[in-house]
Amino acid sequence: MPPHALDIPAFASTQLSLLSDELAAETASTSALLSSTSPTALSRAGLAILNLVLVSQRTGLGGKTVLELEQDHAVGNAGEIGDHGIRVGDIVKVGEQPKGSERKKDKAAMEGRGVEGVVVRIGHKAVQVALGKEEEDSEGLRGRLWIVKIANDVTYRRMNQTMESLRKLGEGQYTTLIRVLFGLDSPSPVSLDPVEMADPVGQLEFCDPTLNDSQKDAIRFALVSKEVALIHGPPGTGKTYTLIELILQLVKRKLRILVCGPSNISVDNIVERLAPHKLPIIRLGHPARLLPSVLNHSLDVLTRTSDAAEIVKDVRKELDAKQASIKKTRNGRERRAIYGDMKELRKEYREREKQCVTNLVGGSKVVLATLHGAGGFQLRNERFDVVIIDEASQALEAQCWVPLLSAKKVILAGDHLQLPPTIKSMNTKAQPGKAKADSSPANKEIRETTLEVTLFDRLLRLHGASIKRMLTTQYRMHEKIMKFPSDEMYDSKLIAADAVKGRLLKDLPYEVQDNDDTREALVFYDTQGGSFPEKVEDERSEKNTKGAIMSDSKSNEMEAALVKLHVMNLIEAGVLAEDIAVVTPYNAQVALLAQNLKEQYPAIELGSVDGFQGREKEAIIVSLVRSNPEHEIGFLAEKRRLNGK
Ligand SMILES: Nc1ncnc2c1ncn2[C@@H]1O[C@H](COP(=O)(O)OP(=O)(O)OP(=O)(O)O)[C@@H](O)[C@H]1O
Repeated sequence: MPPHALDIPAFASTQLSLLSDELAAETASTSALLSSTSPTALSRAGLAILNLVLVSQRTGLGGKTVLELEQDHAVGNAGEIGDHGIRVGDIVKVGEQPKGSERKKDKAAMEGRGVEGVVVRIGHKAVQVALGKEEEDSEGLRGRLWIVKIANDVTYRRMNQTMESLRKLGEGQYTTLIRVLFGLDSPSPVSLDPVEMADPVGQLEFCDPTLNDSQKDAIRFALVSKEVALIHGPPGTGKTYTLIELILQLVKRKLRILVCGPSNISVDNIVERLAPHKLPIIRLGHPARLLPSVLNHSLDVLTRTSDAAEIVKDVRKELDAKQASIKKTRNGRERRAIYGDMKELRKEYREREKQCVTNLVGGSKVVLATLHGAGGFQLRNERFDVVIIDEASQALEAQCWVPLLSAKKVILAGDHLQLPPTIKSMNTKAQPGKAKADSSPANKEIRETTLEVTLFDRLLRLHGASIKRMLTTQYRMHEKIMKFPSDEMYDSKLIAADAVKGRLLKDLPYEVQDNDDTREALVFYDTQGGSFPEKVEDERSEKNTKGAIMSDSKSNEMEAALVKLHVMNLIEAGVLAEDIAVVTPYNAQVALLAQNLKEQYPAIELGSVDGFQGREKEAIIVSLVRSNPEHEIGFLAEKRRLNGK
């Protein structure tokens, strides 16, 4: 084996162990909360909606049963649901609401009761939940109900299955791509010779004439690479923009492509930009989780509306009729009979739907899904020439493998110099289950890996910069703002596009005064010294945990006051509140800023640095919080945290 080759079974075992720690950390917090907290407290924490009644149900997209729940009028809130933190797309359990007195006794029983589903619509008075495939109907949901948000372990199940499959592969079953991605083979050498570029479609002609040179270069490179290509896109350099052209070029070459990203929004972003090009594309995924603008391309929607959907129409009608007839009968035996019929009909529906899905997916040149969505039944027998993963440096490596086990070529787009995916567990080093006891550098690397090491990082380390191309022109920041990330992270290689390099707040397309705050691209407030002390909420938490929890513990009141002052100056000068964002690494500071600003300026966006990565605003105020005689800066020492806006 080449010296840097990784032992694949050991790698997969390590991932499995890291993932199980991570899932445990994630569920521990939610389930501890669920079992120890009363429904009222859960509702107050925004995790549950109480006092609901079932008012109707229908067959929704994909043959799923959709329950409509309303506030029980007997409770006396004038039918209003009230405040809560449940959003469309959340996974919830719908069940009978435990009564205060029997709560403890009921807890265990409740775990098994109720049905799971996804919130598809939520308003002031009603909430709709689409049940999962296994949860076929609402039989048993009577009386006063509640919905409660539950942890979503589906993504973990997929990652575990994938890593299990990888672990069990015999060496003879490794594809060329697998061999390259683990260093058993080197990537095939790439030549950008124009003659070689004269591929099936002839000389490379770009569909978009505005692409810049680094973007064109990255596209050429990704086209000719045989197994793997990395597109490194620093903030605002048009990573997605480049991927769109790349997809068009691949389609021109009659290749079939699977495009994935770690989150629904990352995938929808591409669907939205690809849609105007009128290619046959399909977006997999629960419609409740997709942006409204991409629904036309959703597989679930097309199984209702396209020509291919004719074969399921009759069955759906029959299902709806049965569902309506349940309401009319009070007789238990008749109801049971109807439920029995519906079960049969659903089976028939699913079989026909499967056929319809196969036709639709099979006819698509470009299929788009989240990484874990790519592991669904719809793609079980589908083969693609190229898999593209956007925001690859935000994805766990195990997640990337879901579409890669049977792939031939992968193109990863990302930026390993921005924050990696957020990890909750503390697993810096895993216990590799069956790792061989050899001490080669590669296997040492496996033993010392964490979930923060992404496939993008690992491949760069394994094969070096020759497998990557970097986009260098950014379209987001004034030159002066760009200078810090460029010098610190990107070897001073970033260039500001003409359109942004001198752009100032005073030049916004609406009336803004020209003053000290609006004609400077970058303003610093020095908060060193005794007057701006940071406040530590809980000293211990910093020592025991990292990331998000530690970040709960710091705030700085004087600095928050300064932020407010600057916001007021900007607004007085004419900058609109919705064009301003205030970000800070510490959650305690987010809370403090919210107290100071939210009421007066509701349109200002406040958030954590980690949550804002990749977003844009005209004016960004960063509140760094740390100020202490020891000059400690805690997790701000992570350079990637200061990069990316
Ligand atoms: N060649 C180009 N000419 C003009 N504008 C461009 C070009 N490339 C990208 N842009 C613009 O730059 C902005 C950023 O592009 P895009 O969203 O694709 O970047 P990104 O690298 O994916 O961003 P992020 O940093 O959020 O990952 C967009 O407004 C896009 O229209």
